[in-house]
Amino acid sequence: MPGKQPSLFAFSDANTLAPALRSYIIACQNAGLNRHDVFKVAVSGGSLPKTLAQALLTEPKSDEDTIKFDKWEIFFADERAVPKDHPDSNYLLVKNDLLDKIPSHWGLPTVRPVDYEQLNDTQELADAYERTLVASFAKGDSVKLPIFDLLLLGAGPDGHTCSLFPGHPLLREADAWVAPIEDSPKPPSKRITLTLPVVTHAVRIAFVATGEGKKEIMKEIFEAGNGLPCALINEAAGDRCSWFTDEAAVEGVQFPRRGFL
Ligand SMILES: O=C(O)[C@H](O)[C@@H](O)[C@H](O)[C@H](O)COP(=O)(O)O
Repeated sequence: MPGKQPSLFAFSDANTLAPALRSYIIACQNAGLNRHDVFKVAVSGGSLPKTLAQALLTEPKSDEDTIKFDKWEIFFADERAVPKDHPDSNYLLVKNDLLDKIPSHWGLPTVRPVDYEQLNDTQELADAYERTLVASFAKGDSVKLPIFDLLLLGAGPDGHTCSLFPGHPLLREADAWVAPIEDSPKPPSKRITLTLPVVTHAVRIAFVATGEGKKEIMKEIFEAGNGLPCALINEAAGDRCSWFTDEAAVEGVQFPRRGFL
């Protein structure tokens, strides 16, 4: 892998991973607040929202340990073309696992879901979400790509992330910020996703991948690459990319682990 390498952190279990992920997120939050007084973060679905809840919903131990949710602007790295109260909706997942559990006296985040009026046309659903990003990031002559302060992503057992799947033509999308996909190999088939250039342009990208089921694909991502979406992000983002894993997910993976400070 050329250039600076991603950081691969391996924890014994979720109970040690969660506090480390929390301090990483707080560092990204504080950097974002210093830059522009808001923390712009996008999250994906899968098992991630549960891990986030474990990391973020504990009482702060000090001022430095505080999550300033009222300064957070939360976007969706991908979403399925289903109503917001459908069990497949990433919004519903994040809402149930995390958003609804934030004590209101902590301050509440601004949440940017997709436009659920556009579910019949995935191109329009993607375009409408791109307009939501444009309104927040001010796309124009000087802003060619949005710069998220942090992307919090999962990694699928085939090496996909967001709704960017291995070998899919969508990986070559160069202009759109948000794109539709109608043939997702992981159901449901109709979705929208941030595009690869948007993902790799973020200030920081954190993957969370745990459990033995991820072992084979972690080997492939870190040892061979093979053009897998997760590997393409590692290659493009280098040391802006961090992986929060457990021992079970990286057993036998030939890649240097970093100690988490
Ligand atoms: O909408 C989706 O399907 C997710 O955003 C997807 O990209 C997910 O993050 C990965 O499939 C990992 O999922 P797990 O964490 O459940 O393995």
